[in-house]
Amino acid sequence: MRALRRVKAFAPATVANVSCGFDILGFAIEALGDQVTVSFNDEARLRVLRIEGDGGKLPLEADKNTCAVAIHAMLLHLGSRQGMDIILEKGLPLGSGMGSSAASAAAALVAANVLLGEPFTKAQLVPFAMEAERVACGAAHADNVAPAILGGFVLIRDYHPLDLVPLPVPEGLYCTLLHPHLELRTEDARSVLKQQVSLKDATVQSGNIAGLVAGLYQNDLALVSRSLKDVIAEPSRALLIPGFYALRTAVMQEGALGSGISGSGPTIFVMSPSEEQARRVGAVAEALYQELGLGLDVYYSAINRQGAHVLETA
Ligand SMILES: Nc1ncnc2c1ncn2[C@@H]1O[C@H](COP(=O)(O)OP(=O)(O)O)[C@@H](O)[C@H]1O
Ligand SMILES: N[C@@H](CCOP(=O)(O)O)C(=O)O
Repeated sequence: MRALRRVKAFAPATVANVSCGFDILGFAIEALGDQVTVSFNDEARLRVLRIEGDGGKLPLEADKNTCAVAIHAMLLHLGSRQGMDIILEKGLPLGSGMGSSAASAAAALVAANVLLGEPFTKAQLVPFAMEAERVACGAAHADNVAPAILGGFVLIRDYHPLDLVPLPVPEGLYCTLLHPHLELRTEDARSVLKQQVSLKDATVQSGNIAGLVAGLYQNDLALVSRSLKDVIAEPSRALLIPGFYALRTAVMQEGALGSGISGSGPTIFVMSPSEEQARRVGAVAEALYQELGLGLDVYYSAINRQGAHVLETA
């Protein structure tokens, strides 16, 4: 078989935390994502040749761009000095809370892995993508990169050693993503978090994460709905998102299952039992934001079950 010279891959946006699963739960969405093309070079180094769709904001330096940082971690593990060229087509808004840095790293890793003849399974790529998250936001959290690579819902049961648990996706579950027109850096949104949690809050949060996982397994959307609550990160972060609580009230009145901050925000995710319901929720949110005089982008999406995948090879 002829060796590959170039591989282009896609990785989806992700919703991390999913309310009660701070740093330990995330899911992938269908609506948008990043595309990365990787090819061999003879320079024995990684080069980010071009970035499209970022408005010139992202770094081309290989030690700063998450595509190159992730591939570097993978090559280091292999003990390889193979050079690669990278082209990033950014489909995700930056600092939105939809796993933008993770999507770049995930697509780059899947492309580079296929180019190298697939020395790694998809799950084995996750630690390399976590190194990219460390560079992007100062914390090697896996709740964006794991679902971006694997698709569906992924639980990070433990980080030491990394223990990933893919979870079932209930039928009909649909998501509305409400992206207010503002940029919130993950690093900043992490810095506002309290470093101590009370026993009472730890108990409430544990009940909800257990309930959410059980709800996914049992296809029980009422249980999913009761469990979409966050008493740890949301109270500090909600203050950074204009209209957060007003939006929650409005979408719950409209019949949503629940809502929360997507990752570190400012995007708000809303879960619904059908696409039709998700669209009604989006319309209500748009009207409310118009009343507040604020800009809002709305995305509708099923849960992405495939995760990062190859688009083209040459
Ligand atoms: N390919 C990339 N390389 C380097 N930084 C990136 C890349 N994509 C996004 N970023 C940046 O990483 C930082 C953290 O992003 P991220 O944690 O993904 O935030 P969010 O998910 O909220 O968009 C942001 O400042 C974003 O601009
Ligand atoms: N668990 C992280 C998730 C950050 O997600 P992002 O999409 O905002 O990068 C956190 O809550 O900080």
